[in-house]
Amino acid sequence: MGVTTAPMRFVKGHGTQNDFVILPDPDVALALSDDLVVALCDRQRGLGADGLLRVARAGALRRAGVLTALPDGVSDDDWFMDYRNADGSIAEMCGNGVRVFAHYCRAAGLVETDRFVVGSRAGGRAVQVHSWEPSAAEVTVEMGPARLDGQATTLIAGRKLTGEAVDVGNPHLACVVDGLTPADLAALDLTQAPVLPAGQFPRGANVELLTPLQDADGDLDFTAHLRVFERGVGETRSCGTGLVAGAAAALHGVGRGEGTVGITVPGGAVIVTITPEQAWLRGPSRLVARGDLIDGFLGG
Ligand SMILES: N[C@@H](CCC[C@H](N)C(=O)O)C(=O)O
Repeated sequence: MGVTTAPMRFVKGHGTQNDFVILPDPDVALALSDDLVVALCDRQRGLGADGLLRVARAGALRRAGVLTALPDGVSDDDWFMDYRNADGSIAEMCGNGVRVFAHYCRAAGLVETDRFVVGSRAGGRAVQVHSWEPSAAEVTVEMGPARLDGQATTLIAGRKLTGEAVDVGNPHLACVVDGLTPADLAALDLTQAPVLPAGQFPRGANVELLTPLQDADGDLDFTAHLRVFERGVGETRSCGTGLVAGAAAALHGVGRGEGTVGITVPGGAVIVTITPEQAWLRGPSRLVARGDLIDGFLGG
């Protein structure tokens, strides 16, 4: 008699069109190889996504050796976002991913409160689920501090640009381009990977391009438009950590260490609040489908 295995369940979701395959694997039963991640994220031969979020207990990941130690602010019982880029590489943090992960935890009944901690390799991230239903949620993530690490230059979209290196748990180079209009930004060709200065980004970096800040009314201090080329993926329609890095760099550029910025990306809009100690990312999450992988998916 053949051995039967449980089907591999998945959910598909996105945060401002930065899309993810969500794999519920609470006890870490799954061997999550690079090949499996790449195949699942492939838009022709798989489900298609910018990244993959394994949903597992932090303690189970530690016992399985996926984590060598629990990151700061993470406990064994916390739900942990084991994040992979579409090329299979591991990233420390994913801001849109945390919003979608929190929405999934709430909608799947894994947590029963609207405020809880999501584990990430960059540390525990407190989330506030403002509203949710099975397909849609609004979530704020405490992203930790956005640390400015000095200036660097890149070659991107045929231009040599200088920006701020920003650490949001993962590395970024955020470039505010003088005089750039939203229409100019939309017209840039971001198909080629940016060239980064040798030695300054040993782990690589995500690169953001932004329009200069515009004054805003109401709850916002400023608005801006942003596009991003993500490490391990390519251009995506949004990047939560990149939005925080972009806001921090743009505020720094106008001599401010704090402020609230509404940022539009190709996939939607979010609100970023920066203080010297903490950054917050508020935006939507959508869960769009669930299903089972067909046995032998990888073998084909
Ligand atoms: N899309 C994410 C960032 C994902 C990780 C990034 N590509 C990296 O390698 O650092 C976000 O929403 O923050």
